[in-house]
Amino acid sequence: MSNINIDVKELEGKLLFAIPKKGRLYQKCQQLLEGANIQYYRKNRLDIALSTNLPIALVFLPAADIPKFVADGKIDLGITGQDMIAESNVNVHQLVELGFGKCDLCIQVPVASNITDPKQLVGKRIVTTFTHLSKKFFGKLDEELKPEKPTDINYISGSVEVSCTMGLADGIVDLVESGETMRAAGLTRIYNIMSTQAVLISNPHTSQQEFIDKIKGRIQGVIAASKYVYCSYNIKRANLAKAIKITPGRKNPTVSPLEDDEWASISVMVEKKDSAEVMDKLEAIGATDIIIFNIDNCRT
Ligand SMILES: Nc1ncnc2c1ncn2[C@@H]1O[C@H](COP(=O)(O)OP(=O)(O)OP(=O)(O)O)[C@@H](O)[C@H]1O
Ligand SMILES: O=P(O)(O)OC[C@H]1O[C@H](OP(=O)(O)OP(=O)(O)O)[C@H](O)[C@@H]1O
Ligand SMILES: [Mg+2]
Repeated sequence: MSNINIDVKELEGKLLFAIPKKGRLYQKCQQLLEGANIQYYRKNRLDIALSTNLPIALVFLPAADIPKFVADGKIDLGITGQDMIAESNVNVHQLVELGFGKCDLCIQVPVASNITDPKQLVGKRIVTTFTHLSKKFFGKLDEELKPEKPTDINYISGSVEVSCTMGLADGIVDLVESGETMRAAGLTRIYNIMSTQAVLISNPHTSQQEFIDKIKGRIQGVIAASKYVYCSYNIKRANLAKAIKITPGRKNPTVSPLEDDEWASISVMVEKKDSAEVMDKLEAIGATDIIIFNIDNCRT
């Protein structure tokens, strides 16, 4: 039988990097690793994979467990949600906001309940996966309002939205993105405890800081490349100030001379979401040869 385990010796000196093993962060993380050229081979069912081109071992873990592993120093670097970090109540460095896994941790109640304020839930039953954050939130309200018995916070690991219909809860604390799950369960949100997105995190006392900075730089490059496009156009020097106002760039635009002294060529990064509007505005001030390029990768 072939040995599918990775020997602990193979991990010595390697940067241990935790990635969510499933769920909605998983696929985005795969794209990020690919963009950062962190190649690896993962054996079927094995939750540790050695990188084939860098001294990195990827460890596939539930997103909820990643903050603790990173804070303990068992793992140097990780990707998880800010909600998971807050819920774990541990000390990690948040290095880069990754722009995906965006949602809100909300208090939700049945639409038919007529509850509109979290204070109306004090002393009642809450079901959630986020027991630490819920206890923190309702603990403060309990202190203020001193109910007969404290607000009852109960844990379930998923499908939290069914709890009210099942008669297990008067309200829930769970994530809302589109609101589809919430509405389907006949719930409405009455309070946003926190907004969250996926982040790159590291152990504050890691011995691999230099290598972490390198990976951080690569990941920032991938994110910037997905957020920005490269714009190039020609403009009369008389309109240069107006043009720079429209396309100030991340730092400064590059202005190059053209054969015709009256004209200049500008190259600049523009946010992808603004690119059509920017092109309209440039055209309106007489810019010509406006070209937008996608960026494969970049460092700024
Ligand atoms: N609907 C959502 N939209 C955006 N981000 C989300 C959503 N649900 C969860 N997340 C983010 O992803 C993180 C992991 O949640 P996810 O549901 O993907 O994992 P999981 O609960 O472990 O997996 P699964 O739900 O498949 O069992 C959350 O902590 C949160 O930061
Ligand atoms: O507002 P929406 O776009 O509907 O997304 C919110 C839902 O997404 C997550 O559930 P997930 O699909 O991860 O299932 P789970 O509850 O079993 O974790 C979260 O727990 C909410 O239920
Ligand atoms: Mg989930």
